[in-house]
Amino acid sequence: MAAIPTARAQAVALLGQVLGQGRLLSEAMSGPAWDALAPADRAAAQRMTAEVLRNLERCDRVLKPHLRKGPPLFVRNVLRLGTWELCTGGAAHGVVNEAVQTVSADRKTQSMKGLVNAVLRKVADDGPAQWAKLRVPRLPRWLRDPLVSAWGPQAVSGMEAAHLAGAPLDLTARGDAAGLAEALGGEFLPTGSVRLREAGQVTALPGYADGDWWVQDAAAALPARLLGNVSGQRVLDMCAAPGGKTLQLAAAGAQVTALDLSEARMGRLRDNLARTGLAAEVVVGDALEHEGRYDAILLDAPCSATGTIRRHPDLPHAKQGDGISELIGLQAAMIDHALGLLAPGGRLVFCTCSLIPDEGECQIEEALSRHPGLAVMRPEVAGIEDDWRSPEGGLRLRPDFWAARGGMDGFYMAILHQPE
Ligand SMILES: C[S@@+](CC[C@H](N)C(=O)[O-])C[C@H]1O[C@@H](n2cnc3c(N)ncnc32)[C@H](O)[C@@H]1O
Repeated sequence: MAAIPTARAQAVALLGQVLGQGRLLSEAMSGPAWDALAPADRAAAQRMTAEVLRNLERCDRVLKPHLRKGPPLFVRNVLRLGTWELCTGGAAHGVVNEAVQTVSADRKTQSMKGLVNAVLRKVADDGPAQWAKLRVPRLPRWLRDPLVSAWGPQAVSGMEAAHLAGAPLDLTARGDAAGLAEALGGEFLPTGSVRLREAGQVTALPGYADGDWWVQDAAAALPARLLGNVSGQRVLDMCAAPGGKTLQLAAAGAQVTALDLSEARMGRLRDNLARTGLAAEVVVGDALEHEGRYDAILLDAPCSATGTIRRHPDLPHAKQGDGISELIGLQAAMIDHALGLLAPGGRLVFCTCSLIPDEGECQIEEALSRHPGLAVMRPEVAGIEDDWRSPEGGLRLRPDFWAARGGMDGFYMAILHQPE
């Protein structure tokens, strides 16, 4: 029988999949070795992998003087994990021993156990003091360069600081948000979300089982609010899964049709509806082929997801910007199709969790030039700050905003109004 992997060994395997095979962490956390781990070990492996990726540049800087030539990726990842642990308070004896055991377990890397032992002992001596002085890790060039062009170097440094800090847990209340904030000891944010700094296990929080709230970043909670009063209206949530925005619309009294291409992700949407006791018509299908007439449409289009790096530090390392131009074409086609499904006078909120203007501001500018008469409505909901407003009339949210409060996801959103 194959040995059950430890959390550390599994973290090294996950790093290999993200950095070697370009897989997202969410995709890599599957398969027999993953399933064999106890839940606490899975949580530990996920946390270790995410923290190494968040601090990849720092790990490599600490390791560099101790490596004359680059070892194979597997060994390099063992060293990176060991370095992160040693530099953030891990006990040298346990960390070094387990790293040595991990390389010894594989015939191809057995011969490198001496190197791993020697390097990590040096890191244990001088790494922690260096670590504290290292700069905030930078985004990889494929993403940093376009973001610097769009937002300037200072803003991008602020985003990188936010990525390093990670994200608090934000909740959307099914009912009274201020009351929920008080009950959970959280902060009631100006835009209506509830923020918890030290949340622990989400499913153990009061009100989870009763569906009193759902997890949703404060920025992600804004697009549904931009649709205004939807009570009694026919609303299409065009790319709906796993359903955070569907729940908001249903809780606000809309007759929601939740549409998404992914059967698997729609399973999560159905679970979310069942947990919260909210109702929506659930349709699995292609948004570009969907037909109907709606008073309002929410189009949370598939995108690069570069606004979510605080919570997904694997993303800039797994992807190299591949596929973004196809996504930009799909977003434009979805806007055009959605406009054709709107009843006269209807409104469409377009949004993406992207930091790249081509997936945000530019989509709106181009939609306006393709559709004469189409207008952008000024978003007027609680908590919006003036510097979130962008010239074409949308809202640009960035991870470096609300820095003292704990940041927010990067998002773009705009309300398009179809003339009568
Ligand atoms: C940003 S996510 C949506 C998140 C969701 N609105 C929420 O708040 O939970 C984008 C979604 O678009 C879906 N999608 C991608 N291509 C699609 C298509 N052609 N038609 C419908 N849905 C599509 C993906 O399956 C994914 O669930």
